[in-house]
Amino acid sequence: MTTLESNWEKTLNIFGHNFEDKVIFESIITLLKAQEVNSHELIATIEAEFNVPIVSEYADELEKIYNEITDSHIKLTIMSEEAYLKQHASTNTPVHFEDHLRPDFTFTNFVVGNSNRIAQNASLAVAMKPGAAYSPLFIYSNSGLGKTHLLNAIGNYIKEKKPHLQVLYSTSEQFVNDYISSLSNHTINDFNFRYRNVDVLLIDDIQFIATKESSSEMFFNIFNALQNDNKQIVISSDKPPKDLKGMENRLVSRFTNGLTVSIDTPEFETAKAILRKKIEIEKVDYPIDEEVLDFIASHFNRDVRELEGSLKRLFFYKVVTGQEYDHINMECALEAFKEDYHTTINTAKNEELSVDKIKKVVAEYYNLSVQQINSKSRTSNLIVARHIAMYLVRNLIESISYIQIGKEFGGRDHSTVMKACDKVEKNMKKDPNYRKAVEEIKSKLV
Ligand SMILES: Nc1ncnc2c1ncn2[C@@H]1O[C@H](COP(=O)(O)OP(=O)(O)OP(=O)(O)O)[C@@H](O)[C@H]1O
Repeated sequence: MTTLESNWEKTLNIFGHNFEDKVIFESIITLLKAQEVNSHELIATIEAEFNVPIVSEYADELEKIYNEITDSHIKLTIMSEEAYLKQHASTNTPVHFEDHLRPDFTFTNFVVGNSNRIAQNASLAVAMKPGAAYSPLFIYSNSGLGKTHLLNAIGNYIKEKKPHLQVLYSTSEQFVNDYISSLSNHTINDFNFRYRNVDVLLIDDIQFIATKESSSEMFFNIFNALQNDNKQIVISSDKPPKDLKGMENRLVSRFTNGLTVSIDTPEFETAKAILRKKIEIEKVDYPIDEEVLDFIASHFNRDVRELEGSLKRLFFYKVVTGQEYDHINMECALEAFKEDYHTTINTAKNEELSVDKIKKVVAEYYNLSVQQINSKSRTSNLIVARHIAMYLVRNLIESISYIQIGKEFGGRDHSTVMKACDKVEKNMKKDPNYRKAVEEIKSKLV
């Protein structure tokens, strides 16, 4: 406890001892907090503006007690916390505190494709004109698809273009921890000051705060204060606002008031472009075959974190095998991913819905044999059936790769499988009879 806090506590104790109305004392006067003191003034604050006139009636008495304890001649000023924070903000600018941004998560390092274009465009719009039109910007997606990267990119961009603006990045978990420790350390005003005096607040993984009642109340107040001052808020989450279980309705409705965008799993071309970008960032100085990038982009594409992890694994494998490979080819990649690759093969075989079953059902539907589906024959009816079978395998068997499907269909190349799947999707869009046939076959399988 500081000297000011202890003198103030003594002041309140003495005052309370002589004060008859215990209700007023305990429910209002004890809420007064001494904020700061200098040679001529002591500032005490109380939470709500409407309490100020009530406690001000006792200001003279409190001032007298404080001066007696400290042997001083100081004037006591009472104001609301809100007014104090505002005054503090205007007399203490510029205030600089850690922004917690990751400098490597920039727009330049973020690869844009169909899966994330809208989220990237919205983020850039916010970064160019913070606080203007889209606050809050709410970005949601599954894990590892670039939310944290975009939040940081917004912050880094604003810091570069408008260095006078105060940016703060925080996970909601950090927010809750900061709040709890500010309560136990009696530094709630510092906490408030820090979060309420930013121009751009970037809150990652908001879902964590949903069930934390008092933190969520505090977040609500900060959110409102920033919105009222036209400050920019960007929030990320693993689900859209309406699906945030446990989150108060009033917060959900505020989240939906701004702009909500989502990020999807990267499609093949974006996944490959991300791999190229990561290779460029890592400054890899040996060639990597195109086929290898195709392999990773089609096999480890659940999210970008998985893509990155696979690439790291490949680099590591190249390092440990020393001179054995002067560049990374498919042979090297298959060795590096041997374990995952076999796991996928086994998973596919163990599934109740197996590749063989899909082939059999498709073959029966078209009155063909499984051997014909696997064969090299390019008769048009066989090609149609083969493509549909490949498409269904890819869509119905979780985590099977294009490479693996190619192997299962008579040792075909993964790019043939990709083209086949693409063709089926396009045909389904433009030909209702074709779509009906695919759906009928599918209904026999699931
Ligand atoms: N489009 C992209 N271009 C380049 N890198 C990307 C892209 N999307 C994601 N990444 C990278 O993938 C990794 C994971 O991304 P990030 O941490 O932003 O995901 P997230 O959606 O916030 O995940 P979580 O929900 O688990 O927090 C990071 O290293 C990030 O740089």
